[in-house]
Amino acid sequence: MATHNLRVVSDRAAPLLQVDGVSLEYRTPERIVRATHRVSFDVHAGDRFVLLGPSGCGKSTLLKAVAGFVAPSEGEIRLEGRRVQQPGPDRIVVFQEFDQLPPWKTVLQNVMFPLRHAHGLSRAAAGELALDSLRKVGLAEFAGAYPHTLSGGMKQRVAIARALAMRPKVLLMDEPFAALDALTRRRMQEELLALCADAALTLLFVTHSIEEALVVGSRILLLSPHPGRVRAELDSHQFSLASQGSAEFQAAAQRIHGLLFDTPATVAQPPARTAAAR
Ligand SMILES: Nc1ncnc2c1ncn2[C@@H]1O[C@H](COP(=O)(O)OP(=O)(O)OP(=O)(O)O)[C@@H](O)[C@H]1O
Repeated sequence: MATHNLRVVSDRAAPLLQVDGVSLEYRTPERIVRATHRVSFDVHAGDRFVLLGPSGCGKSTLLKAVAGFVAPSEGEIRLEGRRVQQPGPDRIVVFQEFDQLPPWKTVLQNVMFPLRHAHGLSRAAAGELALDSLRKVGLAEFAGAYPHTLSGGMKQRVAIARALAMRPKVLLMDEPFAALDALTRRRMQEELLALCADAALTLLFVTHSIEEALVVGSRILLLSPHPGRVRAELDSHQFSLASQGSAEFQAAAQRIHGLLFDTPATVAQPPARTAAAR
């Protein structure tokens, strides 16, 4: 039979997103600030990939580079094998700030806007898609409201709905729940996980909270303090909101804390880039 000749060379699909030896720098009039140093990781379709590290280790800058707002000084970022060189509707960012929605547009108009302008949809088609997206985040009945009448959590839901409606290949989130109170944050994490499962989203999520990384992420990349280098990559798909507080969850959080802040001698080497732990 012909199948005898088939040889498996890889048991995994090609990565959706590849960050390959990426160094990122800011040039100020006085000096060059190196934000990350030769960072590499692969994100596969369906991953909830978390960038975790202390303040200033370059997480946000990495996200901006994937979004196409910052060009690497070294290395390359590829989406489906093609080099990322500019922003595009295939990579939408949700930020932490509550003021990311133009205040003069209603909730519906906010979600419709990029559909009309980046995807070129008709008013009717954009309206339908926007409403569908608002339904997914439980805000359809606020379609006619203006952002200033919404709570922080509701504004973040609108920002997520706007991103979802664009059907990005990777949804980029920069500490999206950091400015919310603890209860709302927990609910938003829960909703995000449900959306990921429902819409088969691929997520690149930045946080400096170890607990949030374990809850949200299926994989976690640990970055060293400034400039960010890869410390380790962990498989964390077994944890969820339900496991928070369990002995296993606490042990994982402790281990991550050790990997992030211990002296380099105790730091585990990052696994091979083939992500053998999956
Ligand atoms: N526009 C800028 N100009 C110069 N330096 C910058 C600029 N933005 C960030 N940096 C520097 O780059 C480094 C990485 O910053 P970045 O915001 O990416 O870190 P971060 O890990 O996201 O931090 P945080 O968790 O505090 O948001 C820091 O040293 C920061 O001071």
